[in-house]
Amino acid sequence: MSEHTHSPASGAPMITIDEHRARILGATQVLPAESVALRDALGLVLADDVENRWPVPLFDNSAMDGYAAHRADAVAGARLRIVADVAAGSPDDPAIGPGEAARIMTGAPMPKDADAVVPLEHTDLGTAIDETPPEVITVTEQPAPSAHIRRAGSDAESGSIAVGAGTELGAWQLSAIAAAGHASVTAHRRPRVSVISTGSELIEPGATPSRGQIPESNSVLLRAALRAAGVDVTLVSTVPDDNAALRTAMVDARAVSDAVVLTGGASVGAFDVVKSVLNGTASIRFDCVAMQPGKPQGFGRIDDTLVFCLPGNPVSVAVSFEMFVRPALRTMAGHADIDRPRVTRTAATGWRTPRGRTQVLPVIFNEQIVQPASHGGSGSHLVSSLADAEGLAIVPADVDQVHEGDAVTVMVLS
Ligand SMILES: Nc1nc2c(c(=O)[nH]1)N[C@H]1C(S)=C(S)[C@@H](COP(=O)(O)OP(=O)(O)OC[C@H]3O[C@@H](n4cnc5c(N)ncnc54)[C@H](O)[C@@H]3O)O[C@H]1N2
Ligand code: MOO
Repeated sequence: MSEHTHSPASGAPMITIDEHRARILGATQVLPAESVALRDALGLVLADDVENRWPVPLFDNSAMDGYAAHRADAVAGARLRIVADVAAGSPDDPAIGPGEAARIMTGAPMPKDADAVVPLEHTDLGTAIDETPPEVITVTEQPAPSAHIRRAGSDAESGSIAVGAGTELGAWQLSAIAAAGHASVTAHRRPRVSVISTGSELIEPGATPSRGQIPESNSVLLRAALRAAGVDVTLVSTVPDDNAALRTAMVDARAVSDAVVLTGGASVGAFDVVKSVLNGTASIRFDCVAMQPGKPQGFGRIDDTLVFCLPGNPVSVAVSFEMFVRPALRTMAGHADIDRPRVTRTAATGWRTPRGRTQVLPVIFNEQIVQPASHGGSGSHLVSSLADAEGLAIVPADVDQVHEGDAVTVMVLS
């Protein structure tokens, strides 16, 4: 941990990003596990191992449409009498004598008497196929031993782990679990999160602003970022700078949330309602974090609900979400890996950064180079620069100038 510095504006002591993050993660608990149907489980984290209830594949079956035969009989030029027709899903196990074969479809159970499959293509009739099987076929190419048989258990043994605890469930994992014989999983509950934007200047996006008014964009950003993080967004509201309105919004939000994310009113302004209403409530405390943007931060817990009070500036919200909110929500959801990947790139241009605060700057980058997403510097109001940003450059607090050619750490956002 670095030494504490002092906020130039307020003179209040500043805490580091790591200290604020440690305080948040220290108050964050993994949500309980529950049974969830596979169709609702995308993105959840498995709480228990899922076992294969049976071997996968379940039974020996054909990998090809063709004829199940005795390989020794099925030499090139041999004529085989077709004595049965086995479709996928058929329970039949027809007897197959010498010189005989059964027509068989892909996925159908292998008759016990047969030891190879002659694909349609390796017969005189080729792939021209009727509903009723032919009486006789002529083999044009002898199959290799056990050809085109998918053996029971060749993918996974009965009782083996299909998907392990701690795995995030994507489409591929869910399909493996279904094949393993399960309709549901035991997974950590999806966090439920509410958003409250504060500010008397805010109007609905799309409405025409009067003097002093601006479109409300923070809740738009947060709703989308929360959904992308796999959480349930339970309530989104915008309240004016009014203590009573904020108290009511908090009661409503807490009733349906594991976490509430507020924006605005976190600083030292005359109408900073979030700070004046929430500072000192339960464990909520406001700090100056040595980060630019995103200096004023409030955090605490009211009963079981985490409360994040982010500063109002739009870039501060975006950065604070990535640095503090998203890691906490991923912890709640049961992820072991809570952080975005980081890469190192070369600065294509120089830029200034505030000494004493870690700069977290929206950037564009490619395989080699990185540069600021905005031409206008690193101001926390530069909401338009977010549209181009692909990542966040993390520049240490003791640097006040990035020079062209410097190595820069980039948090990758996609
Ligand atoms: N005297 C001082 N003034 C300020 C300080 C300071 O230390 N001393 N810190 C500055 C910093 S840094 C930040 S960050 C801001 C944070 O202030 P608040 O959290 O109180 O945020 P607001 O004042 O409510 O809003 C800031 C800015 O963002 C716009 N905003 C707010 N909410 C939204 C929204 N939902 N959608 C779009 N834009 C929003 C708001 O209109 C303001 O322009 O304080 C500095 N001041
Ligand atoms: O800390 Mo504020 O978030 O720089 O603009």
